[in-house]
Amino acid sequence: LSARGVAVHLRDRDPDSVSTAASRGAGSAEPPAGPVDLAVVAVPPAHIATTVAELQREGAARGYLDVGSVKGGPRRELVERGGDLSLYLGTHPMSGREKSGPLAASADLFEGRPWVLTPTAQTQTEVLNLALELVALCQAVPVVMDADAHDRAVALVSHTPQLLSSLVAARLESADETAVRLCGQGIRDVTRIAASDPRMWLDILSANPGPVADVLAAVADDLDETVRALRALESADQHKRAEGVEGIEGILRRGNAGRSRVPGKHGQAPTAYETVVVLISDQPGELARIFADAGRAGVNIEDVRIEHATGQQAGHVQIMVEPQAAARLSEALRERGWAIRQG
Ligand SMILES: NC(=O)c1ccc[n+]([C@@H]2O[C@H](COP(=O)([O-])OP(=O)(O)OC[C@H]3O[C@@H](n4cnc5c(N)ncnc54)[C@H](O)[C@@H]3O)[C@@H](O)[C@H]2O)c1
Ligand SMILES: O=C(O)C(=O)C[C@]1(C(=O)O)C=C[C@@H](O)C=C1
Repeated sequence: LSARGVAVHLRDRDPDSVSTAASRGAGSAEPPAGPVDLAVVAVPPAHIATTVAELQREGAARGYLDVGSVKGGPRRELVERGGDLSLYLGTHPMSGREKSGPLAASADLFEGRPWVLTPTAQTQTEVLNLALELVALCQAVPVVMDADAHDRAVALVSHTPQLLSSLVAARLESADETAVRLCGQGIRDVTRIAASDPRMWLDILSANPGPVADVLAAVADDLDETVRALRALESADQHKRAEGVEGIEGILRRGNAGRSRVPGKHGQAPTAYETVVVLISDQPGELARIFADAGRAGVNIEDVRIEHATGQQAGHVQIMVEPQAAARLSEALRERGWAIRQG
């Protein structure tokens, strides 16, 4: 917002967070001279209602919104606390990081991502319009939803995945080092969000326990079936083994079908990009050189991943591009001395 010319005033119960955010250019650590247009509340879900109610009592803004990961509970709590629902809008940007705090913040976090808005019949149009302006300034995509429907949806697409990532990572806690050192990209992909702050997630899950338990119970049924199918694969009985194959194949195919529904960049249907893999050494400026060389070849990079080789000062950069650009990119990079690996 600051980069787009909006006057932003920062406030937090932790003064260090305010000064760090201010020093990174997020806004001013000074309080505003009078009421602001919009108060954006970004505190843990358990503190949303009290914070909004307190700001409303101060008359701090013309409109109030929060960005919490759960929407139903905080709104009900705000009603209990006598908050003014006409000036409040519950929202949730569907983008985040596994790291918290101002040092982990990035200005382009919300670009192209869904940003849920949960207006009610009471919400003033002016407040909704202020929120839509905020979403547009962050280049996110507004999605209007009912608060409880939102909570059921995020139980499926965000909260249960967080728990499953933690559960997979938890198996490594006391695993033998000989196993852990074999970790490849698969487990890195599955466990990235297991590095999230447990306090924040405890707060989120405490505010949405029922819907998450419902999804997790369905996953537990699938897990039971998968274990049964794997045991059947161990059987000497041919008929049982065939049942096991069917069970495992079923779950893998259902996984393919589900994964194919995950929207791609900017919320479109997933695009099948082709991957060009380039070997890089762990030296400053290597990535910038690859990007510059791709730019010179007139190739638009759609997505990038870096796979670090365990224990080596090298890694593979996976550059995802439109299929028709892959051969051109490989050739151009090879000409400029890069080692291209099989994708
Ligand atoms: N991190 C994500 O991926 C993500 C994504 C979307 C939404 N959210 C939601 O955004 C909100 C903030 O999460 P975050 O990741 O920015 O966490 P964060 O820890 O980086 O920031 C939370 C801030 O709230 C402050 N705070 C806590 N209690 C307070 C209180 N009572 N009054 C004033 N300030 C208080 C803390 O000092 C901290 O600076 C949460 O509701 C979370 O559910 C997080
Ligand atoms: O990608 C991450 O690291 C996130 O934390 C993102 C994520 C998500 O599940 O997509 C997590 C919680 C937030 O409420 C919104 C976004």
